[in-house]
Amino acid sequence: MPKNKLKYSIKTLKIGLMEVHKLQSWIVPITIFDSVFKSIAPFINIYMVGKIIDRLLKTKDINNIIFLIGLTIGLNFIIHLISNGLEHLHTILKDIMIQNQDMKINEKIINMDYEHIENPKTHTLRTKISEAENMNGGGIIAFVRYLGELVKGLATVIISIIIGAGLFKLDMTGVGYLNFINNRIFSYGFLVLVLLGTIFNLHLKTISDKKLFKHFSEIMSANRILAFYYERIQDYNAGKEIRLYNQRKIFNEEVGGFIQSLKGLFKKIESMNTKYSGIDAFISSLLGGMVYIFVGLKAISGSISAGSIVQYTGSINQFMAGSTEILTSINNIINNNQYLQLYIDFLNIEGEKYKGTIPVEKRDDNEYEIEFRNVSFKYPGTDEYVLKNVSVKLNIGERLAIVGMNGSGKTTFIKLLCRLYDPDEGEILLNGIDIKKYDYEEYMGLFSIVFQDFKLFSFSLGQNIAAAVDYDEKFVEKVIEDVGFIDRLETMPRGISTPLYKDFDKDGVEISGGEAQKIALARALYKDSPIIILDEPTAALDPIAEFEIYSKFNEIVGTKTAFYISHRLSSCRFCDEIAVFHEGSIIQRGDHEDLLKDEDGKYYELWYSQAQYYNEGETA
Ligand SMILES: Nc1ncnc2c1ncn2[C@@H]1O[C@H](COP(=O)(O)OP(=O)(O)OP(=O)(O)O)[C@@H](O)[C@H]1O
Repeated sequence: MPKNKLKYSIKTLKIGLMEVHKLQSWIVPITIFDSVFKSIAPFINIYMVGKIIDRLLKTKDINNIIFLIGLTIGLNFIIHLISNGLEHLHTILKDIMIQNQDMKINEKIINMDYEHIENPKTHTLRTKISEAENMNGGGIIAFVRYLGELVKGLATVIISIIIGAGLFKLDMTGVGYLNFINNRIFSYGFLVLVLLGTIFNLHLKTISDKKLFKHFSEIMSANRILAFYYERIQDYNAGKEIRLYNQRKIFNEEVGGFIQSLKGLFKKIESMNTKYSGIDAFISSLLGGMVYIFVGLKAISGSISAGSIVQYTGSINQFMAGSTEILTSINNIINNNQYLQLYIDFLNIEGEKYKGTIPVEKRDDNEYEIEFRNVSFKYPGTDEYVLKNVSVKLNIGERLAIVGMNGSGKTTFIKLLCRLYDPDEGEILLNGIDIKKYDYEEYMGLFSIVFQDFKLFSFSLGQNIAAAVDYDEKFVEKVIEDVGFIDRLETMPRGISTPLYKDFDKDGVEISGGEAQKIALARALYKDSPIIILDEPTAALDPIAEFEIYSKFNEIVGTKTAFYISHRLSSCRFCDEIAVFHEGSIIQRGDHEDLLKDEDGKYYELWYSQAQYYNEGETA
């Protein structure tokens, strides 16, 4: 939090209010109405019961008394009816607001530059927003709730002052020996005492709220870690590792440790609550008692009626309750600001990527030439260059194989080519023009990519391949055939309409890793873009499936320009050129035969270290 807390709080509140208004423009006015009506309800009884008692004592006019009772019931009924209606409306608006907020967050994620998606800071921010909402009741929804409580507290205090003010009128007409009760100094002294008592209690509440908030923040951190462990334990994908590596013990110890620390925190909160609520109860009872004595003496002195005892004691009690509510809600609003800030920070994540305007030339001949010119890159928030001065040119229709050891920068090279990241130095050119200058969507449309960590979704097979709800069934079937998935398709209950996975449909099919890879490959072929990029596209395929894909590779790739990353060097032989990456640089280039001639080269080393398992060294 910045130094100037007040300025910061007011600024956050303003942004919070504007954001609430954008999400649901009616929620604030309805919250205010709802809170005001809720605060009126208790005063009807306080006021009317006093009047009924007075009437009962003064007159025997039964009709008049019945009228007052009827009026009280009627007013209660109307207020409750309006209040219930407002509350119902408020709940509906709140639900709409929650949905709108979810939509807004999802839209933000979908439109965010990819580098933010991969950035751990973005994940932490998103997780914290969810945790604030789910575990700590904080965030934008809580902001509306606290706002309502503040309005209710304010309305309660104002009404109680209006109804209770008469108690401090100096009426000297009463019994002589009790005249001191109407003495100006005594009367105002009593008022000051009540106010001081209330302020003291509020002060205590602020201290306890602050301490509570600190403990809740600690609980929240511990809960985050616990939630992570629980998620892992319940994740069936992790089940194998937990059993095979006997990780039960480490989980139990870690989880046990956190549960123990949580128990300690809950104990602290409990004893703190007991202490502060004890003091609060003592002071409140003392003040309450004094109020009853003061009001009672006023009644005995004759300066107020017996019925007014209910009116005045009730309004003073409401005044104290209202003030507490004001202070609690202000504390909550201030504490909630940090959660509100998370949401604001998330929405403020900028799309920094420059998105050009030049249209990408549509070419039937697929004549797209790609060049990396002295490109260097490091991931945001890191100091190490992952790519160093990379220069490579890929002519139209050529196939470039990219090989190299783990972590040498191969996938990063592809991410830059697809503008998931922009280079820190150098430039990438498409047909001689910096790729940043092209219209982003059009440029992305040039690529069909299968990443190593591709994802399929719980849609139908056809929708997964077409990445669309409606698709060309014939073409889907063709690409399924191309990738060798046709036999498996025939076993699927609803053909290409069969859902993948069982998340939403019991007819959904589970697929193996290799089958998933074939589907991902089919998706890239369906997109039919002029440039195809395959990052380890056959890693999960059995040798026969892999052989089938390679034997068809020329047919599949056709005239497209292709980038091909693989650790299986034998599968790179069909490429026109092979680029060997090492520690972020291209250290060798050439075709397979040329590269093998350099016996001191990395390619030679990689090739022979792999080949010996196949042919005991008789390779090439
Ligand atoms: N999002 C990221 N943030 C920070 N560093 C990253 C990120 N992604 C990759 N790296 C680092 O960049 C380096 C190159 O990674 P890259 O994925 O490009 O290697 P690779 O050659 O494709 O490896 P592999 O053969 O294992 O797939 C690695 O050291 C990796 O740890």
